Amino acid sequence: MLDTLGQQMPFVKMQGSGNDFVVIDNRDRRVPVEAMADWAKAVCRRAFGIGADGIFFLENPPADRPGVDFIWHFYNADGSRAEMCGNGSRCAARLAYLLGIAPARHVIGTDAGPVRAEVLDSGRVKVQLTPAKDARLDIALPAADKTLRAHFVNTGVPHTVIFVDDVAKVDLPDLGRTVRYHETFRPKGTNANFAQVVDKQTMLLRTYERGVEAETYACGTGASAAVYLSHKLGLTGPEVNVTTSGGEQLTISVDGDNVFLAGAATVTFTGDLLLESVGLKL
Ligand SMILES: N[C@@H](CCC[C@H](N)C(=O)O)C(=O)O
Repeated sequence: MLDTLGQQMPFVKMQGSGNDFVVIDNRDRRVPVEAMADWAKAVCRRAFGIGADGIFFLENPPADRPGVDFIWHFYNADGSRAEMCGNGSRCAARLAYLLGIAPARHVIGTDAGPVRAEVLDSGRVKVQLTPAKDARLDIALPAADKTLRAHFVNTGVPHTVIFVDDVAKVDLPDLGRTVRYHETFRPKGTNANFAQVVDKQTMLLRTYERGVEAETYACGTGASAAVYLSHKLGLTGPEVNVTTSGGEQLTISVDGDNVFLAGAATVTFTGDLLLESVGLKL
């Protein structure tokens, strides 16, 4: 019956700690790179498309990118391309393993650089992010009626972290947006993270994500940035369990500028996208 509904594209829906993604196996290059931003906007739009925080396309590595098992093209829900996504990379690793594209230990080619992944028996996936860079501590951020004490690091994508006494009390739509668009971080902008250190091994985190333009249930590179910076500030030890706003747990460990992120990566459903229904065609 659905054959009458025109062109279709198989997809996989996944989530890593509640950060949700549509995955397209694009090894046949059916979707050209130039069309991917439009695909992201149409497919990720909740209620009208499949709905997701982001979409990524898995492809075989080109000859000029040796040493990686596959590459991806990652896009946020608003159609912006992102250099990296921690939870997305864990989902990509799990799916690549399930599809036989890569062995349990492999390397993903991201725009930020190669990311090492290990798919664990439990269905959890551990990734080593690209080395933390551009760290800046104690940035004074003038906001409406106060000055925020912020810290910054790039863990594949840019992250600002503000430590607070109670994350539940943060007005994230307002404060997250203020930080995300603060002139200090122009032109690329930043993701905005609010972290509550519970003890040396435990943290609560909420993230306002660039490209989703809202709070997401989790952000892997954000959790990694928060732990990297809290460790640098002496607030936590080198390994921390981070509870994200969706209630899931990510485990982050830091060794110098090397940051490791581990957590569950789950296939939630598979399906066929009816391209015409979301305004797309091949
Ligand atoms: N949710 C991701 C980060 C995705 C990219 C980010 N929105 C950006 O554009 O910087 C993660 O888990 O790291």
